[in-house]
Amino acid sequence: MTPQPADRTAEQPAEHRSGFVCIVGRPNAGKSTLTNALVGEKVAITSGRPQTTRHVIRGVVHRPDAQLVLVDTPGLHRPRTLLGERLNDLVMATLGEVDAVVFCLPADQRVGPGDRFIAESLAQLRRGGAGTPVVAVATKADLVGRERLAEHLVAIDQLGEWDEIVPVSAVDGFQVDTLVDVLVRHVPPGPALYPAGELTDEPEAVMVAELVREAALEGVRDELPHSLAVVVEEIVPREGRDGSDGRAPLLDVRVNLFVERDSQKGIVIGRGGSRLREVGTTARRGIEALLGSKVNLDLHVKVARDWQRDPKQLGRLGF
Ligand SMILES: Nc1nc2c(ncn2[C@@H]2O[C@H](COP(=O)(O)OP(=O)(O)OP(=O)(O)O)[C@@H](O)[C@H]2O)c(=O)[nH]1
Repeated sequence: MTPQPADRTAEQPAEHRSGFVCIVGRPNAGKSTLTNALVGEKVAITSGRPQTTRHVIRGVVHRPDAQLVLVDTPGLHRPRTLLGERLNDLVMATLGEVDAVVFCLPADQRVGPGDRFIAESLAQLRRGGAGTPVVAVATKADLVGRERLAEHLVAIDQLGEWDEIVPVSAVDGFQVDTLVDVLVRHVPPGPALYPAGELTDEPEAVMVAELVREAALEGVRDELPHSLAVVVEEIVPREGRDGSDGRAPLLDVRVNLFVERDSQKGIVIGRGGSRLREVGTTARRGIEALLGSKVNLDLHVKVARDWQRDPKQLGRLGF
């Protein structure tokens, strides 16, 4: 008797789906934390303060039946400075290219002008005929009671046209899988876009810059609200220290920190350079872990006056 192939229809996933998903929301809405919860591993550097995620960061959700490539945007906010306008251009450009949008609205805060601004941008996108599905997510659901959550969901419903509304907590995992299911339904059929195991395609330099920025802002965020830009000049192997002689390989990492005023330069550097040394030590540990190599970290603090308002400076700083 010829052996029959096993009937595998029951375990065969339905049509494979894949797509890019952009996560938007006002500063502090929980976008990075949600990205991490969806991906299941830490990919973006979160922070308790608004406007720290300046770069588009991707994580990949792998499932047997689907793959979602997450794009974590800079905080979409009402333009106050030229930097704000640039960021919003970037966000709008990103929105036009993705298969689905997740709009985060934190449950512990009422719907406000910032949310309305984003809702209006999404409505514009819809009117522009992009037809991109938008899933509104009530984030931080663990922070509020049922009644407040219900009230929040009603407010979200009244804010615009959403394909679905899902309450989620990235901290205790509530409905994170449900959100993945919903998103998978909204991306088109298609093959996996990234090989499994690849969690982020974030260029190393951007991660290095974020580590330095985080360390440099530690404890002085109030004095340096949005006035610190970090640019990685180079990451190069030290000559003669490539590991071939048995000694640990060494990388020279040169980083510039730009502030707007001399007084801010003083804050970053500290008395006799003490603070900058601490920043260097903290950041170096993170960078060594990230790059898997010993690192010589060279930090330079420079003043770029009013860089947030100057297009040329912005260009130089990579925005
Ligand atoms: N309790 C609770 N806290 C959360 C949750 N998600 C995020 N947070 C907290 O909210 C703060 C902001 O979260 P982020 O993920 O950094 O927010 P973001 O939208 O990426 O912020 P920006 O980078 O400023 O745009 C952090 O202190 C998080 O720990 C959640 O589901 N529950």
